[in-house]
Amino acid sequence: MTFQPPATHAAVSTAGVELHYGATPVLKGIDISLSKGKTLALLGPSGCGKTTLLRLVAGLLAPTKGSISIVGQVVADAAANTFSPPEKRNLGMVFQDYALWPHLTVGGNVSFPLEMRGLGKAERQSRTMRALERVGLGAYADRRPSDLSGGQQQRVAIARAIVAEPQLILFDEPLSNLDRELRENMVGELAELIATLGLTAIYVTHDHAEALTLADDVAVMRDGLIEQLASPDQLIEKPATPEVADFLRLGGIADLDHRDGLWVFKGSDVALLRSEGDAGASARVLIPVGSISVSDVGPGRLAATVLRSQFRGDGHLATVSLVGPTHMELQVLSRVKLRPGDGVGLSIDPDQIRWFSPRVHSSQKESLQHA
Ligand SMILES: Nc1ncnc2c1ncn2[C@@H]1O[C@H](COP(=O)(O)OP(=O)(O)OP(=O)(O)O)[C@@H](O)[C@H]1O
Repeated sequence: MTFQPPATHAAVSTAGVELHYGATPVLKGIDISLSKGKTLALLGPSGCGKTTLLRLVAGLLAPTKGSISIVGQVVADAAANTFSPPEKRNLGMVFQDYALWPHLTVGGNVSFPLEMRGLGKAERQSRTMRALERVGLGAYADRRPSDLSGGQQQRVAIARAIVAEPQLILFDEPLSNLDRELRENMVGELAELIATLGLTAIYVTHDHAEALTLADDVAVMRDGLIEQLASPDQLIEKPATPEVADFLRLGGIADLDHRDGLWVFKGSDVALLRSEGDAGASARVLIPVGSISVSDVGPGRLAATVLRSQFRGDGHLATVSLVGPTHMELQVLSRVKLRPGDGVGLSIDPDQIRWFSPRVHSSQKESLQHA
């Protein structure tokens, strides 16, 4: 007899989920599947529907269409009129504003979900201390939340979310109230905590760096739809659309026309590449930051003017405007400091340019510098 592995279920899945407010569709058909022990980030600009999707998974909203399952159990199905409330979904939640009760001690806040479940005092105390120790706050149980820093308060909120060992944790922009330095430290800390505790998590953010750091998979959302769902590496390597590339700030997006054996920036005579056989075509491309090298103005290089520049830790990240094409800005990394108004020459590696449409084989193209 051959061994049959037990059927495995996604930790969370949604099928054709739509949410309408009156006649206005906010989510327009969402399909996600998240495996146990993985973190999914919902990333996108304000108003794209990230929080709405999280609230649907939490059971704070019911879908207008479609269904949601958690560990194989259908928790909402619009067609079958099925709906489990949040307390039946075995979830932990961490919000932007921490949502700690000021009148309770840190320990009282963390043990609250256990009280709701009717656990005895001794069990509550030992679980609360274990959760606080896991987030590095074992010594703070008797303090008030107001005595703690923002980062510590957020760790209390995380301890409260994990204390009942839920099957899924939902994070809604948990770091956005912290100042930049603390946020950057907390991202790494949170990623480590999620990995060490083996949590399954959905993490809402509008910060691409946070999503790419924390998540195993990232759903880039736009206007109520998932534009691309992929691992951070895949997103960076192969953004599906110009909008995804732009949102992840992977480089400059350019519209090109093919004329006389050259790909030129639309509306200009400035050529990016030589390429035969695409007569009359037009294309939209991503010019990644890493594909551009900066030097002095010179033959075979694109002329550009520096608009602004900022030190980034490993060099100066400058925004430059190409001379010729209107409104074509690119970001470049320079070892030397560039000043606004400086003229620079850019060389672009043609093999690193990503073509959204039409797909042009890279061997057909040649950098002008080498022409
Ligand atoms: N109760 C409501 N009634 C009507 N429209 C709503 C309601 N709640 C949210 N919306 C609309 O739904 C859309 C998605 O909102 P949602 O909060 O999910 O976006 P988001 O991507 O999380 O944005 P943000 O990052 O700003 O929180 C927005 O256009 C919002 O105005």
